[in-house]
Amino acid sequence: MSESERLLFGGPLRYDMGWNQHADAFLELGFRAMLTRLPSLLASSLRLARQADPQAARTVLAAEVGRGMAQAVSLLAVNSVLAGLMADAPIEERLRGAAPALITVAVVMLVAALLRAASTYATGRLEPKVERVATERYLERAAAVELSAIEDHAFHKLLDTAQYGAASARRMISYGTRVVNAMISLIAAAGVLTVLHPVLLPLLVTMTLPSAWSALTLARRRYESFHAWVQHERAGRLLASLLIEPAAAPEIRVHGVGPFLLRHFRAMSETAETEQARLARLAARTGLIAAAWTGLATAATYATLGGLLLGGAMALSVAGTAVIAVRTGSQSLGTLVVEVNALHEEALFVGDLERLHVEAADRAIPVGGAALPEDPKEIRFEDVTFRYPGDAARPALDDVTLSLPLGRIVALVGENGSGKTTLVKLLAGLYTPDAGRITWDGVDVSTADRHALAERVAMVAQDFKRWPFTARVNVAVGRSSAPLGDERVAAAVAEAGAEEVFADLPRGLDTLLARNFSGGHELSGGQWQRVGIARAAYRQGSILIVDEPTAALDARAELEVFEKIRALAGSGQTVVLITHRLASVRHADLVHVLDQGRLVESGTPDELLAAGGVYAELYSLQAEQFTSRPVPAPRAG
Ligand SMILES: Nc1ncnc2c1ncn2[C@@H]1O[C@H](COP(=O)(O)OP(=O)(O)OP(=O)(O)O)[C@@H](O)[C@H]1O
Repeated sequence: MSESERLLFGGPLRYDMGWNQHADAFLELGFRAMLTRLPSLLASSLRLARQADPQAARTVLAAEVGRGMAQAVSLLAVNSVLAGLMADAPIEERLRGAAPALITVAVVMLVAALLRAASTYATGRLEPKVERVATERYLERAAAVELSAIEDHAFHKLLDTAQYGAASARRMISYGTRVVNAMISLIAAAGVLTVLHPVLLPLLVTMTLPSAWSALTLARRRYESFHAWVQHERAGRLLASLLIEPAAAPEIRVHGVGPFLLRHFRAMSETAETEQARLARLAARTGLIAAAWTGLATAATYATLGGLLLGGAMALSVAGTAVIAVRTGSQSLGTLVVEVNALHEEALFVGDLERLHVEAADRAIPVGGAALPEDPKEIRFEDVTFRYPGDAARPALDDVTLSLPLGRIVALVGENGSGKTTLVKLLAGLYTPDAGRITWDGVDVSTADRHALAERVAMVAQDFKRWPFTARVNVAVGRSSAPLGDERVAAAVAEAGAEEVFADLPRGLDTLLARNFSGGHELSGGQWQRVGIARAAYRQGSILIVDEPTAALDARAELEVFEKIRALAGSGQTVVLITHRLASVRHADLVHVLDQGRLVESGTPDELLAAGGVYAELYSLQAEQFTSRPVPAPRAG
């Protein structure tokens, strides 16, 4: 652990926030790598551009090639102008001789200006489209991966870094454009120089190499630093957002968490600043070395030209053109190096995005598969074991075999951490078993069409999403693929017994359920729970999974919700219910009791009470709370 990280994660601040540091394998970058990757970099810019807007891509390419060629023609025309002006003839004749070349220079400049305008317009059109296409692909892939990938910190880090790829893809377009332009004008200048005198070309290269080296070195350091610090950045952003998040606001104020978070935020920012300062120091040193090298090379170039002139090996007009060509050439080479390097740097980020695409494809929820039985009678867990990634001491589900008869109410009971939620997540297809299998009337779910499976399931998870949308959308999002139907919303609200919740809202179903937006409204925990149940009812899945549906409900509401749930089962829906309120389990057709990931009891509530096992023990513990003190009679009136 570095000094800065010790400071951050467990040093003088004394609190370990539990965010891991990580070491990344640095990419091997260098001149050679950059040059060999150039064609593929250009190809990938072109590919991105063509995907976004093929016509604009063609315009940019044609305009840039045209501009490069215009520079070559104008250089040759300048040479003719100089030769004409320095010819051994009367001045009028010399001017007349130079006139056609001068006109050529003017025409070429005009054409170049028009091409530049066309390229600027097309690039401007292209860039936002490229970013949008790349962002859409990123989001699409991210939304299609398995839940286990989203919960995997390594995949999450890739998601984090890859999000910069879309903006980089956008920037790659303009860098790519400038690279093409600089390459063509460099070829023109180099060609002219070689014709003038062979020694001029190596001198041109020597002059430009230092800036190439410096730009490349800086880019590599920036990229390496970014990768080493991305987790740190993320933690910093998280701290900043926690400080202003409404859900954290009460604790920040009552428990005084604000200064604590701020201290950590400051420590994080300071270590990030130290890194910035380190990069700046290195950049200054590299810049100085490069400038000294360039100065020496420039002096050598002009000394050589002077020597050639003095020795009579070169005419004055040729030397004049050579000076212009050397300047144009070194400018183009300088631009080329800087732009290739920038292109390369952006490509590394686009590379992260491409890595994400590959990884996301590997971890995507499979598409297609065997059909599930139309009207199954039973879902079975057979010797199912499931362990969350990490170093948990025991599996969350350990060799579980049980049956879920459909069209009934099945309750899952057990102490905290016994594996109930994990079991329903496997049932909903969110995870797949590490060992054993889950079958629907004998059809193994691992081979089944996962999309079709999800279509049948409606779920009210413990931490179901409180979408920052209107009340109506919060219900209808239960089946967002179907057109939003007001009647269906009303029916779902009635099924969940949530009419009062919605009637009390200032704008009814049109009320925005997000307090931190203007016109937004916040519901209480219990009211939200009704919304969650209405959402599941709206979904009309044949299997309804409810995980602690009444945890936030008052006694009257709880009774009502269980009534509604029973009614759903009465209409043929299967209800899988997780609850700690054992009185409510009395109406279940079947109860499975889990303990430390293992199935320990199964049966009807009466059978389990009679058996005197874990269920009976938990039941009597709860019952005792009500019977240990006599209940006072309600006051008359
Ligand atoms: N996403 C996760 N990643 C890693 N471990 C998890 C995850 N979710 C649950 N666990 C672990 O798996 C075990 C079973 O958890 P699960 O949520 O299934 O229990 P539960 O019976 O639903 O508990 P509760 O009654 O508290 O809701 C616990 O030890 C828990 O720490």
